[in-house]
Amino acid sequence: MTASAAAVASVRDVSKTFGARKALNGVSIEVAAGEMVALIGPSGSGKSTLLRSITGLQNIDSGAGVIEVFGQTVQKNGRITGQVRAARQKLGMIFQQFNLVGRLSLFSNVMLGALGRIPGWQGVLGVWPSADKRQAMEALHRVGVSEYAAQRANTLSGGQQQRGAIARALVQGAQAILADEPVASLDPVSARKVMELLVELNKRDGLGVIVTLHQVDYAIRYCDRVIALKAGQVVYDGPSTALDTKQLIDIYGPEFEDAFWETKT
Ligand SMILES: Nc1ncnc2c1ncn2[C@@H]1O[C@H](COP(=O)(O)OP(=O)(O)OP(=O)(O)O)[C@@H](O)[C@H]1O
Repeated sequence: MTASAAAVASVRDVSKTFGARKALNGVSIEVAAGEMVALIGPSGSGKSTLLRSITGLQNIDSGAGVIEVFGQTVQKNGRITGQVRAARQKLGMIFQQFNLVGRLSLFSNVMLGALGRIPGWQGVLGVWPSADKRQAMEALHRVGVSEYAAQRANTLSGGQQQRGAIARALVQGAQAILADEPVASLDPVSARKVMELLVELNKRDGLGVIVTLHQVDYAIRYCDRVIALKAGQVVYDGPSTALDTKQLIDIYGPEFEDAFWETKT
């Protein structure tokens, strides 16, 4: 599977205001197909708001701001467009809390990724085409949790659930993964496995990845490019290798310095 050549996301001059607070303030970023980008920044800096705006889950302020996903305009002048559905189909969303249906098996959860392309009644009745079932098992195998296919999602570990969520994105046919703090609820070993899986999907399958992370060392270790937000503005956009202590202090403030470098290997 090779992702399309159009940019995963093109965000131009985007602002988002909640009451008196500007969560995003004139943000412009472009993420090319096949890139793996970490989105970092202090709590409340606008990372989730930016991801939610890209997926059209939330409208941006009216004005000049435009968001395109794989060449389709998702938002313009504060309005979510009719192209959002098609654009969203190409994006696999991964969340901190996994977002699986707890009472359904892992397999059924992964099959939900196919819902967008099969007739509604088949999905409702759980009558899945055999090609989709095969694809779901392949995806579960690919992310390393096929042996848990029949198990209820809410009985699985966080790491297993998160890998299941990634398998669901693969079945959906996503060309890029937008992951909002995907490892924040995981132990370090599971977190590393999920990050390594995202890297593998990026490098081997050419999937674009935009991932918000609290751990700067993960951003540096796993992502080639880092975009940092602070108070709704882009304050760094460049190679992760060029991020130095001074820039991290600029982004997070001096009190964070030790914690961020403590775990770096
Ligand atoms: N629905 C909302 N209503 C009001 N304010 C909001 C809403 N969503 C976000 N905000 C505010 O916008 C700002 C940016 O929030 P956002 O969740 O995007 O930050 P973040 O960088 O993802 O933070 P964290 O790392 O803590 O998840 C914050 O000040 C937040 O309180």
